[in-house]
Amino acid sequence: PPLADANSKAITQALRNTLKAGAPGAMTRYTGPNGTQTLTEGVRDRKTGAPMDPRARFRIGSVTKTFSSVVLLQLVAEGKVKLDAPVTSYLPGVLPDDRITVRHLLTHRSGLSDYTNAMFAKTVPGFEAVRNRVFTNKELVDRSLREPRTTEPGGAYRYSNTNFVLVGMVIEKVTKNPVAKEYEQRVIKPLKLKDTSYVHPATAIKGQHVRGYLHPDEDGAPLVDSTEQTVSWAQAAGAMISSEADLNTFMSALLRGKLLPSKTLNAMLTVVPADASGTRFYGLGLRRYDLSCGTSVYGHTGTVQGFYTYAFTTRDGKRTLSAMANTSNRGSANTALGGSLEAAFCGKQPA
Ligand SMILES: C[C@@H](NC(=O)[C@@H](C)NC(=O)CCCC[C@H](NC(=O)C[NH3+])C(=O)[O-])C(=O)O
Repeated sequence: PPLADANSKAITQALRNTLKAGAPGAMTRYTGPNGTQTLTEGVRDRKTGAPMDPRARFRIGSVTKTFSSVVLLQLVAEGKVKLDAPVTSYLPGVLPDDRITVRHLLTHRSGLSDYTNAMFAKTVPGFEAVRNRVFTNKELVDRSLREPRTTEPGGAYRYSNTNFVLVGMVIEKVTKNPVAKEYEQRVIKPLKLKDTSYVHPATAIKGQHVRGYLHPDEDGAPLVDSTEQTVSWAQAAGAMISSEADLNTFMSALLRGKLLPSKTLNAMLTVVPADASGTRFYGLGLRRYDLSCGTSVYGHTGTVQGFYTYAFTTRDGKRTLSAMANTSNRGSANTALGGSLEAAFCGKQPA
């Protein structure tokens, strides 16, 4: 393939660091002015030894949140949802607090606790307990409501899957369609994302795909093949399946203004600090990372059992990178994979 203007040596180093940190495989797809470049390391299937394949599909975890945010923001642009209306005006009775608005959900400033912290306190037992379960959205929200709030509504950013479970509920209530249909009609079909689907609660990944391997909490314990699961514990917060090519198409189209009118896109890019680093921010269902070379990239990260994902693009949508590794519960591998952003967008060689 034509050499993109990415620094392939630096990206390869980031991928090798990811394998050293315990991922069976990892890969990137970079699209820039000089074309597209894919790089792979390791295997997509530990049993067969099949190599990591840039065309293979995988679970994208919270990158789903950006798809959900785009659908909801299209409804806002169509005048069907008001960002600053109380969530309870669309979902009466679901929350005991009328102060929580739709915007608070999209910016993780609702104060609603993240039920997954308790659900996955013990990584493998927690996963095994839910991998074949089907939850209603209400069951997930009620789990959160049994825990204390993390902040007043509109307070500081506090990441919580509960917020995007509620985003899915608002979408379904307002459109009277399942979220799968809204993703299909508003994003997947228009962008021809042939590898992207929302098949909850089916557990299989159709077509050629990467197998995911979950690290247990106990050091030295064997990896758990976590490929098949309903992801019903996440739904509009994390249950989507896609490919690196589709994620690049999606993030680039979003930032090029293909999915939202510019006023709504600008609202989506209005960020608050996501941590104390001064380089990581969160808008409406979208992260912004300010890289060391002065480039800001916009996108989302994803963590679902057995799969780490990064999908980011520049403000003009002209340089885009997807990176994934088929492991999780392994922070050092996630950090190493994240090094592919500095490598691709800044040409910075990871250590
Ligand atoms: C952080 C990430 N969020 C997501 O992608 C959402 C969908 N995933 C989670 O909240 C992690 C659930 C536990 C994963 C499990 N961890 C444990 O079980 C830890 N005890 C694992 O690592 O597979 C994001 O927004 O970037």
